[in-house]
Amino acid sequence: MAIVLGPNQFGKAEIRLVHVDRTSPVHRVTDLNVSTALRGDFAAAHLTGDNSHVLTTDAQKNTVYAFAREHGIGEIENFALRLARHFVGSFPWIGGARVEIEQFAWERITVDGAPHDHAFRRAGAEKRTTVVTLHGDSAYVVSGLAGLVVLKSTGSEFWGFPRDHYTTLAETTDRILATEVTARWRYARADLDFGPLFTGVREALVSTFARVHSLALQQTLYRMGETALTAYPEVAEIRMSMPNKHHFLVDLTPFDLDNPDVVYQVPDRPYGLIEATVTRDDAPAAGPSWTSRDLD
Ligand SMILES: O=c1[nH]c(=O)c2[nH]c(=O)[nH]c2[nH]1
Repeated sequence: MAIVLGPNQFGKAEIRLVHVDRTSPVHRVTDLNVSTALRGDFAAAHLTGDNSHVLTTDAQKNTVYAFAREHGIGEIENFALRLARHFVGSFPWIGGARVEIEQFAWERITVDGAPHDHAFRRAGAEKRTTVVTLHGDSAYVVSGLAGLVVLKSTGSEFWGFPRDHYTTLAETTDRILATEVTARWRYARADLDFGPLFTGVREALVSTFARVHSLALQQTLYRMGETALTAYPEVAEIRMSMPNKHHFLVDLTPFDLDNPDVVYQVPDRPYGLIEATVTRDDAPAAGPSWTSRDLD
């Protein structure tokens, strides 16, 4: 029996970075959370404490800030690709890098009907995300969004499910459908125009949620993914996680009031959790695209 070192990586997690573009009096704010991780030959550090291959997590953090100053940010996918390529090019024993970025949206405050030059408000809880994985010369880009909360006040049914001993749920032909979308989509290539693609995929997801008359959240999820893949051949695969944010009618009969689908209670837990991957059958191989921060 021997004990051996398994897959490993190390980096700086959650580097918070705000970049202000002051090249015009109309400032632009970019607000990021960046996590880096390096892969390669780091056995000695783990096995004997020999740090001669360790590009410190402190240096990785410094690189992120310095690159933001030297080259600006641009689209988060391109910023992540620049960083990953730098790390992999810096020492021969660094064979791969994973750079994950979350971007928080800020919108201009409107003053006297006009957008302000340098005053902003956070635009909700929604985040744009990317994970760039470099494996030698091969680059893999997975982009997405999280915290996109959507609701339909009608146009959703749920019936036709089997009834076992424990099934109590009533069938319904009209219910509220609400969810918080986490979507991550894998691009087929790394040399794309990522800004318009993000906007387009997001719009495909949101408009399909609105358009589809839902028979199940599962059906809505699939149709959202299918629409995005149909519209954007650059997207190879999309993975979605959508909690069913249940809305329950309140029983108002103790107060001699009816409740014709007007007043709901919204417990935040438990929630149904609907998750699926929608993919092309001819998608290029995913490689290490989905390897997480936890090395799964
Ligand atoms: O759209 C739904 N899918 C389910 O699988 C499910 N299960 C449940 O109790 N309600 C719902 N709604």
